[in-house]
Amino acid sequence: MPPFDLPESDPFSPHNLPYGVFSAPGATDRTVGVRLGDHVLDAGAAALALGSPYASLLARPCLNPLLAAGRTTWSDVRRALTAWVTVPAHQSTVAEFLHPLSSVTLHLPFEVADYVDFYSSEHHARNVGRIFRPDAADSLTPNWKHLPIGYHGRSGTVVVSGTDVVRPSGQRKAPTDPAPVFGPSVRLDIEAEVGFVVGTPSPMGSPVALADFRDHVFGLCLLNDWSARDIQAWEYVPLGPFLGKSFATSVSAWVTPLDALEEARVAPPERTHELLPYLDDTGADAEPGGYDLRISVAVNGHVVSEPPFSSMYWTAAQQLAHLTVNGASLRTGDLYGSGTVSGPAERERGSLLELTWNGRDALELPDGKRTFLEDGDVVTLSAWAPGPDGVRVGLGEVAGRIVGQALG
Ligand SMILES: O=C(O)/C=C/C(=O)CC(=O)CC(=O)O
Ligand SMILES: [Ca+2]
Ligand SMILES: [Mg+2]
Repeated sequence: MPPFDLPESDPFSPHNLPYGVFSAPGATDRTVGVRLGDHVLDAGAAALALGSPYASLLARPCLNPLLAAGRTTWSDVRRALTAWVTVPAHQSTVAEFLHPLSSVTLHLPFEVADYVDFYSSEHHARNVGRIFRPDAADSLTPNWKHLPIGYHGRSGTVVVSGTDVVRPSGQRKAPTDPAPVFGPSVRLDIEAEVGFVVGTPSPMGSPVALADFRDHVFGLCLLNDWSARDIQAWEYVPLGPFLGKSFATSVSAWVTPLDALEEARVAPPERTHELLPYLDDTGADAEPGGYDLRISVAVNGHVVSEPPFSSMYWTAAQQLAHLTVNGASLRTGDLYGSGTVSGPAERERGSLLELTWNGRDALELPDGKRTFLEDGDVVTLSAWAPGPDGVRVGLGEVAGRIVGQALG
């Protein structure tokens, strides 16, 4: 039965309608899908059957044409989709284009252009500072409250949820080791993050103002920035993360449009430092730049942490303004990570580095103790946001299994 009579409480009700890319059972071609309950609507086929002008954006093998179409079209398409799945006259037409989620193959939903990762949780930054730089006077670097720190990542290794992650090899050297050694990482970790997906490009030389964030960013996904802490700790000085984070970054198969997250908008934490004008979001007419997203981190099915995204110090709008303030252009498909989401409480930390304090305090899981990840471990991030009238907007999940390196 097509899922048109979903209970209001379903996290994938018509209030949500996230976008992905899938192949139907037995097919190899890819096309845009929209999630409804535990079904996927072949949005392109539905558009064609209904004679919709949006077929040219939806009967496509990736989301990029829709992303490039701009904010007015994003809203128009969403309104059309809402009608297709809620108005009985349309429901009867689109019913045949619904597939059970369990029967389809989900793909990377968009072609990733550039990938940037930020560092915008004060709790995370302070924890990592204490662990990596215990002798520093302050756990935050002097710039931290003045700009959203970030680094450029590797877009070619962004993979969709469900893709296995091969344990990386590299150099490591503990402070007490006489010389570096090479081998598989022994401190393989996760970072629970939210990824923001750029739709509308911007030309070189034109910074994107805080107020224009929603004209450029289409939506968000869940993101796991896999991190080899031993490789990272040895290589990062003075230029920042490199091979310790570039081997794989996993994203959820569903991109939730910002339009589905209106009720989740919240004010960010109070600003403790005066901000330069291009980052200043404290004005009386400033829109709330935070999002109330409740993330859950599970290792082999056991929840180890529940990081609250509302605690992030820098907002996605500030990150975009900073990313472009030097005149750098945006391309459709650019992806930027929020940075690891860690809240103030111990069980709100978004990395094993913090949860185990660099391996000192093992987590007790039903299947044994865990400091860093072992081969075979499956890490799943999931999340939801408050929607209208108390309903939940599901953000899906991003999962990945660690596999050892093939011998020989
Ligand atoms: O403080 C450091 O040297 C390193 C920090 C990180 O590993 C965090 C990072 O990748 C950015 C983030 O996810 O917050
Ligand atoms: Ca990260
Ligand atoms: Mg990465």
